[in-house]
Amino acid sequence: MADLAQARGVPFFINDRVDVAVACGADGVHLGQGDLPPAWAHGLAPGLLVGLSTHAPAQAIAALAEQPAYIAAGPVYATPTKPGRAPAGLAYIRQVAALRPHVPWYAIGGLDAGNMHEVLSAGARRVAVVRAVLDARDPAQAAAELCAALRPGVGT
Ligand SMILES: Cc1ncc(COP(=O)(O)OP(=O)(O)O)c(N)n1
Ligand SMILES: Cc1ncsc1CCOP(=O)(O)O
Repeated sequence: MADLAQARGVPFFINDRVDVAVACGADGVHLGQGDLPPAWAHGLAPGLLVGLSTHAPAQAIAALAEQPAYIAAGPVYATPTKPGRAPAGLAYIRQVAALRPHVPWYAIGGLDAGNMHEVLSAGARRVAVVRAVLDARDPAQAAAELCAALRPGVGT
């Protein structure tokens, strides 16, 4: 996977595991609130990029102080991909947008081409999805539709 991503110029992140990220030559590691503290990841693997999950404004502010490559904000909507995790809602997306993060940030959770306009209106310019692509009958088509729905916000 790391080789495939590198050949296409796509940053490759491993979820949760700094050791696996280093071992496979990934560009970065994605850490949640209950994972290794980001400062430890920076200490253990200098140069490894770190992405951080956030679910509330205080977490976003703390994450942005940790030299992240990006932060993720969500879940915007309740999603079976994260059973039991309360949705943070569009209000949280507005709050993160108001912070004017100095790094890229992604809205995540329950997003698809059909609700993209809501999340863009709330201030997001990037999204991360699981089901909208993986559960689609035609994943390539679903990805294309997502890109088309995002395009009004791309580059702003
Ligand atoms: C952008 C992005 N967000 C979240 C994840 C994975 O998150 P997960 O480990 O399932 O949950 P958290 O512990 O981070 O809340 C990811 N890989 N990328
Ligand atoms: C990792 C993660 N964190 C919040 S939601 C989510 C998964 C994405 O959800 P969906 O499958 O609804 O796109």
